Amino acid sequence: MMVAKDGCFWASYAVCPFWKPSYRRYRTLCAKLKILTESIIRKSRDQNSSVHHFDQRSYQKSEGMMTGHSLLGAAEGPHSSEEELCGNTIGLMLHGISTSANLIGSVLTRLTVFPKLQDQLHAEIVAACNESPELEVDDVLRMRLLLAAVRESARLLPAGPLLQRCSLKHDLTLGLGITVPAGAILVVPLHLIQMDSSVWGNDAGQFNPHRFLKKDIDLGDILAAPSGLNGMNLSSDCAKTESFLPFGSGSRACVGQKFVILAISILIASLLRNYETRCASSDLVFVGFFEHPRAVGSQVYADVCA
Ligand code: HEM
Repeated sequence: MMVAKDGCFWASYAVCPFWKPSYRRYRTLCAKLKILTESIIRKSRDQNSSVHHFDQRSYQKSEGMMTGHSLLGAAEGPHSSEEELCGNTIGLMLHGISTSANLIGSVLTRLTVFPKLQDQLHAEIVAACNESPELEVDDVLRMRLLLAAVRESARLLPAGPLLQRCSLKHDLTLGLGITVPAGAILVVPLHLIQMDSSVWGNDAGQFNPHRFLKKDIDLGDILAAPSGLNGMNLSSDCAKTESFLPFGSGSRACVGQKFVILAISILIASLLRNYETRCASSDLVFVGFFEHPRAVGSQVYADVCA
């Protein structure tokens, strides 16, 4: 089973039509991004090959670089052409940025629409941080409601509407006896599955993070979930595990899922610690950050409208 080669929708929706002037700007930016990425890959390759041969110590120092360690492996692998590496690096960046931005926007919008939840989260964050100035990963893993709110946002508004699979060589026979011929692209409509009331209940369309707290879900397990699972320990409720797919499932599931849930939770916790989100206008168009009245007794509009 492989992901269909032509199944990459990630960037395609946002591209403006070729007859619009902005298309030319898009092409110029693509070319610049490609040149930049190629130069990062080249530098990383040069650095790694010299270090590989001469200086193991400085190689260890360079391990922290985003590209260094992983590119070294990739550059020696079967798909090591510069074009291949460049495409994968750009694809990863664009995918990671656009999906994360969507999820952050979705969480912030919901917090604005549900101020009571925002208050509960603020209380949870303050309690978990225990007056320490820095937010630690362990603190965030204790914030069960926050982690649940991030997941619930991902359930209601998955970053990609569809998952796709294609069995290239063999016909596939599904449980219901349906046969999918080899080469056919099987499309999984995420939004429908994640809003299925037969699984999620009559309030499937409502934002209710508490649904993730009802069962005995070990939210802390997100960092330790075995690969191939969707990162949730919903084993007590199999139907829900199979119907929660914002990061896909199986061997091609999103490799960034644990990182991104944690990173977004840390971001939201840091923001809510000092700010609250409110509508900057009555028509729900802008979400603004306001210095937290509970923390400082004043409301100063911070100029970061989304
Ligand atoms: C909220 C943010 C994100 C969402 C919702 C998301 C969602 C997804 C989904 C739905 C897939 C397809 C999974 C499948 O077909 O079963 C995927 C694949 C992938 N994601 Fe993400 N992703 C996010 C962030 C990231 C980040 C930050 C990274 C990198 C650091 C990343 C790296 C990848 C990679 C490499 C794949 C392809 C995996 C493969 O084909 O084996 N993602 N992601």
